[in-house]
Order: sequence, then structure tokens, then C-alpha cells
Amino acid sequence: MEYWLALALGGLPLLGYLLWWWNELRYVLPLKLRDSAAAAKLPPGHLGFPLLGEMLTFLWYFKILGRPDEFINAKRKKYGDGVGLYRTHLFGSPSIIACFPTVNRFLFKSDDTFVIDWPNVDIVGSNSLVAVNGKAHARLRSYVINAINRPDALRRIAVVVQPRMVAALHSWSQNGTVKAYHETRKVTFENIGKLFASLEPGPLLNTIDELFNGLVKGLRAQAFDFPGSAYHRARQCRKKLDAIFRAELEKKKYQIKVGTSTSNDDLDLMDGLMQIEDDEGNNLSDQEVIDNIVSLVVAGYESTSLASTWAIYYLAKYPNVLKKLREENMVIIRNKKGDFITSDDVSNLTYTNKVVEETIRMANISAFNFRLATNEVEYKGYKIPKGWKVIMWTRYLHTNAENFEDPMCFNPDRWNDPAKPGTYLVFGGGPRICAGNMLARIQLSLFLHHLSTKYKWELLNPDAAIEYLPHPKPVDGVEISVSKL
Ligand code: HEM
Repeated sequence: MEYWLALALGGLPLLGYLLWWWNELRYVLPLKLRDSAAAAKLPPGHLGFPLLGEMLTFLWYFKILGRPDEFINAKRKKYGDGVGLYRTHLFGSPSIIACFPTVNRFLFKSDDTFVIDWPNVDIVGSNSLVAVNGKAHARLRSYVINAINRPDALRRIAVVVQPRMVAALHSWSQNGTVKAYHETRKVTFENIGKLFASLEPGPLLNTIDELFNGLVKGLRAQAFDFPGSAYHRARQCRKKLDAIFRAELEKKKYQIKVGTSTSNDDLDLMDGLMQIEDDEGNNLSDQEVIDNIVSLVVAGYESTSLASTWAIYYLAKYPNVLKKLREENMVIIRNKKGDFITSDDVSNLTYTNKVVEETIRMANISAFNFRLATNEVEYKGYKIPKGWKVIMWTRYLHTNAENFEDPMCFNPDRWNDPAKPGTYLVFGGGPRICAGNMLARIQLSLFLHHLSTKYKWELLNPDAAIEYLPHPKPVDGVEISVSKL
């Protein structure tokens, strides 16, 4: 008995101590032994327990305390600021966190060394823009940007998305009470269906929506391919989506062949991707078209829905902002004959555009961006080891009072002046900056135009807690009462 007690008192703390240093011994010690004392040092930090690393601490701040930024503040307090780099072990890999503007800009720009590395690339599509690197990325990117992010594409998109927005808002006011997150997802997906493949609301679009929900759940899941696993289900969904989009693609090819294809004004994203040629006159392959449709839905669906949801939330909390927004938008409808505005009108809505930036800054939809270091890199006396993950912690840039005065206050007027360099990376940066950033912005501006000029609304749970994973949103899904003005 005494033996067991002695073992428990002495052995367990020892075991705990060993486990706590396990990852440091495994990943950090070999680098220290390899390099001379004069070499660049690893950023400060601690890699934590085997496999788990610092995941429990991360979840503690993000899920239990609901104060995500304290995760970084605790590191700054413990290890000092340095250049805003910390070592850790998160999401299954030894990693370097970057949380200051200058180093984040450096990382985003160095896309040849810090590459995208999706865990389940077969699900997102290995030919898709979000998955490829280097030359293949530059080639695909010009196709996609032309199809969704250039002024002429935005002009067409503005015409297509407004009828569904107007109809959705009308139905919200008829219901009286809605969950904004649920409803913005519906209208966003209807617009995606129309914009991407000319699909109208109905059973096929509902099926596609369900398939995307299954697919997204498997994107970062462990790649265990057995019935019941998230990864397995995501693979099944992906196969079915491929079949649906391939059929749509064949339909379009047939229409081109027999000369019954749609006019240039009615082109959807699939048409655009099928027809665009590179400098050498080459088209995308069928699989490239499909992979990019799938990945663009993944990139644009949740992000656009969340941006609209947060706009509804903040405008309800800041009536003075809503008042100014409404005044600006009322002026524009007085001069309009029909219901809809154009993308040129949106460019002139200066206050509305500030509301859009402020909403996206505070929403922090994409809190981190992941990369893989393909080489060892030295940055201002610190080394980022080859093979480690790099986590650009952009959320912290946007919520840090050193970058934005009174950062938790929703204040569109802060955009009277541009943000300090490198502090506003909501859409990422460098050669991989969000390919749909203007599309996201214009959709939000158009939505705000129709919402603010015709409706009033109140939050039913103004003190609802915020959940931060997988993306920030109020836990009640922003339940509101809505009525016509
Ligand atoms: C408010 C809404 C949005 C936010 C906050 C957002 C945020 C981001 C961020 C942070 C990145 C960079 C990721 C990285 O560097 O790892 C990104 C990339 C991307 N986004 Fe968005 N996004 C939004 C809407 C959209 C929309 C509507 C689309 C298109 C339908 C889109 C398509 C893409 C694509 C294709 C990329 C990859 C670009 C590349 O690798 O070259 N995004 N987005």
C-alpha cells in the first residue's frame, strides 16, 4: 500500500511533467542540438502535451471562457512581444503563430515558401484555386478573378442577386420573427445557385445544399474513411456533387453545340469558367471547372451568410449607425424608378461601404489562415522550421487596441482614414488575397441597402453569448423581430 502511495505521489507528477515537455523534447530539442548557439532561435512558446499540444488551452479560451483574444494576450504576457511569433502545437502539428501586422504581411507575401496545405484536398478539389500553389495557382486565379471579382462581373452579379434579397426580406417581415443566420444562409445559397449554375430554388438546389453541408464537415476532419465518419460522408457528398455539376456542364456543352446557349448577359459562373481562355488560348478542363465551382461555394457560402448576419446584429445594437446608413440609402432610392440599384450606385454609397468594412472587421469570419513552411526561414532573428505549420492569427490584428482604437466598438467612421499598414487582413493578403472580396463586399452593400430602406428590426436576445468556433456568431443565430418601415 505504501509502495503504491509513494508511486502515485512521486510517479504521477513525474509522468505529468514528462508529458508536458514531450513535444518540446520531440520537436524543439533536435533543432537546438543541430544549430549553433549563434543561429536564429525558435520563437518563444511551448508545444505542450503529445498529440494534443496546446489544444486544451486553445479550447479553454475559445469555447469555455469565450475570450479568444486572451489566448494570444496570455502568450504576450508570459513570453514577451518579440516580433509577434510564438511556437505552439495546435490542430495536430508543431506550429508557429503570427499575431503582429508586419510579420503577417511578410508571411502572406512569401507564398512560394509558405504554401497552402489542405488536410483533405480530395474533398475541396485538388484542381481548385484554394488548393493549388505556384504557377498553377497564378493561372487559375486569373480565370476566377475575371469571372467573379472584376467590375463587369460585379455589374452583372448586382442585377442577379437583388431579386432574391428583396423576396427574402419580404418573407421575413411576413413571418415577423426569424433567425437571421438561418435566413441569410438560405438567401445566400439561392443566390449562389443562380450565380454559379443558373439553378432556381427547388429540390435540386436543396439537395446540393445538403451535400455541401456534409462536405464542409469533412474538410478538416481526420481522414478515416469508414461508414459513419465525417470524412467518409464528405467524400460521398463530394462524389454526388461532382455528378450533379458534371451533368450541368454536359447540358451547357450540348446547348453550345446546338446553338441554344444563353446570351452573354445571362452567363453564370460555370459558363464563365468554361469559356475563359488564358494567354495561350487554353480553356480549363471539365474537372477544373467542377473543382472550382465546389471550392468557390465552400469559400463564399458561410462567409457571406455570416457577414450579413453580423451586419443585422451590429446595426440593431448601434441605432445611430443604422440611422446614418438609412439616410444615405434613402437618398439613392428617391432618385430610382425601380427597386434595384447598380454596382455603380454602390460605389457612391460611401457610408454604407464603411459599414461593410466595419462589419467584416468585427465579424472575424476567417480568424486564422494556415500555411506549411516548405523551407526553414529566418525572420528578424527567429526561425520558422521547415515542415511546421504557420498560423496567421489575423483575428488578433482586428481586435487589438494597438491597431484599432476601442476595437470592440462598432464604429464605421473609423474608416474615414485607412487602417494602419498590415492591421486589416480580413481577406488575407499577398497573392492569395480572397478572390471573392469584391463580390462579398457588393453583396453585403446591396443587402444593407434593401434592409435599411424598407425594414426595422430588433434583437430578441441582445445579450446572447457569442460562440467562436468554427466561426464567430451569437449562439441564438441572431433571432430578430422584423417589420416593414
Ligand atoms: C466576408 C466574406 C469573406 C471573407 C471574410 C473571406 C475571407 C478570405 C480569406 C481570409 C482568404 C485567404 C485565405 C488564406 O490566405 O489562406 C480567402 C480566400 C479566398 N476566398 Fe474569400 N472570403 C469571403 C468571401 C468570399 C466569397 C464570396 C468568395 C467567392 C465566392 C470567396 C472566394 C475565395 C477564394 C477562391 C479564396 C482563395 C484565393 C486564393 O487562394 O487565391 N471568398 N477568403
